[in-house]
Amino acid sequence: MEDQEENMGGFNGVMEPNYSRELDVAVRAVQMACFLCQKVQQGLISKSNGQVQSKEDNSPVTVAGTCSLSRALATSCDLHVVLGTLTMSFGITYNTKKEKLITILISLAEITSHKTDWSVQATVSWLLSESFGSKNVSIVAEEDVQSLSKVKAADLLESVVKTVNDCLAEAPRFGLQGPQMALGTSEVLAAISRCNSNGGPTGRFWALDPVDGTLGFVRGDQYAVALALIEDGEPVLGVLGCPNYPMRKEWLSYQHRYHRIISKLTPPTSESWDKGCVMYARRGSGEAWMQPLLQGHKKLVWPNSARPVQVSAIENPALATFCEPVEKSNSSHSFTAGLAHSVGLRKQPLRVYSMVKYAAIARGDAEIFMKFAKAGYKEKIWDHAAGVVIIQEAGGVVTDAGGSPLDFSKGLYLEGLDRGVIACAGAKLHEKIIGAVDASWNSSSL
Ligand SMILES: Nc1ncnc2c1ncn2[C@@H]1O[C@H](COP(=O)(O)OS(=O)(=O)O)[C@@H](OP(=O)(O)O)[C@H]1O
Ligand SMILES: [Mg+2]
Ligand SMILES: [Mg+2]
Ligand SMILES: [Mg+2]
Repeated sequence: MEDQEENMGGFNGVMEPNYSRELDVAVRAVQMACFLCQKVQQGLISKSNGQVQSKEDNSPVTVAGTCSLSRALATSCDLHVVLGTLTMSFGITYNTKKEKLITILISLAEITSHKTDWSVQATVSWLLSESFGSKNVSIVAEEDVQSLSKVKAADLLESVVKTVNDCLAEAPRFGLQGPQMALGTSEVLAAISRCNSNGGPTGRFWALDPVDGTLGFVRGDQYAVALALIEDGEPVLGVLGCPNYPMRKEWLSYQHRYHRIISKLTPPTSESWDKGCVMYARRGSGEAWMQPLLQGHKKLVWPNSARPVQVSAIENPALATFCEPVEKSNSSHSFTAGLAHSVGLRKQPLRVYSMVKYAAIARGDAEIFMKFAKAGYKEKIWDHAAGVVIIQEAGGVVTDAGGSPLDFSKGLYLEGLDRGVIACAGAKLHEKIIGAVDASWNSSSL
């Protein structure tokens, strides 16, 4: 962040007074959420094998086991390495059926990501309620509280309460007030259950994706914390925390080999690897901003500095980079490959987990983002709201494949979305992609 301006980007009267307090609190809350996620993620990939975090009972799914497993997942796609880790950590033998191993893998990843999801939801919900009063805060968020409240989830709940309190204890470093006493289980559950709004066309609500890009998070790769304020069906504020966003854009494309490669390319200390940012924008301001992430290991300072971000000026498809989901089950890679060919895109697609794709467009690190989910899949508002505001204010265009704006007024889903989501740095590229979708849609299998 060498070229960073020493200003508050949108605060201190630079921006219209509208929503300035909401934006200020939202940015700090997302910074804290990123801090929380980083602590969990560091545990996942730490060399200490996370022994200190072991659960007290002897159930096979210990946090320590999850740590070593996730480390294996983060650093290797080789099934034998993952199997080896399972053997050591859980006493599972090589004879265990592949299907069973896969079930175990999925459930371990789910435990870790759910713990983080709930912890972030509780933390953000608590911070918003403290700042604006719980009666005034309505939140739509990805995770519900039911499964965490079950008797069987007592250990998980205990771990969530600890994670939330550890994070809230750091609130003063982010210029916010934490609780006077550590929150109890019921307060944490109450904070999570306040995230029970269903959205809709009128009034004000927040849309929160506590961890977007779940697989990226578990693998130590890209993920995002996304918070948007939606007023009368329109997103008015967008805040996107990207804890692993690399300052060298080439590193975005390394995907799950990320850690291995980063460790070869950079000096070994994490301080010297300048990564992570929080981007934010207010609708209609014509400005989008980026703050560096306040790293937990450094002496934190607030107010934090910010610099404006802008979309790329590239209009020539041959020079443009397009990004898309990593998982082909989330978006058709073959359809976008056809589109890329027909509009003359020459570079390899940049496959990145999570709303970091929106951040990459807003920062000018890529020019096009496309997502075409399978027929029948309904896109959720929290997967897009924050990113849309930020790209638009950074100078870009986001619509569905019919050229209409995404509609955030219909509840939890982007109802009526025409085929897919297309975000571009500029109108010319956008028109070309829309035209190419129309030309090839009928012959596609989507
Ligand atoms: N089947 C299917 N089709 C389309 N989209 C789906 C599907 N399943 C999930 N999701 C949603 O996609 C969110 C992650 O999207 P990404 O663009 O980051 O995809 S990827 O992880 O890079 O593959 C992901 O968000 P998180 O759950 O927050 O990770 C989901 O909301
Ligand atoms: Mg998501
Ligand atoms: Mg999520
Ligand atoms: Mg999810």
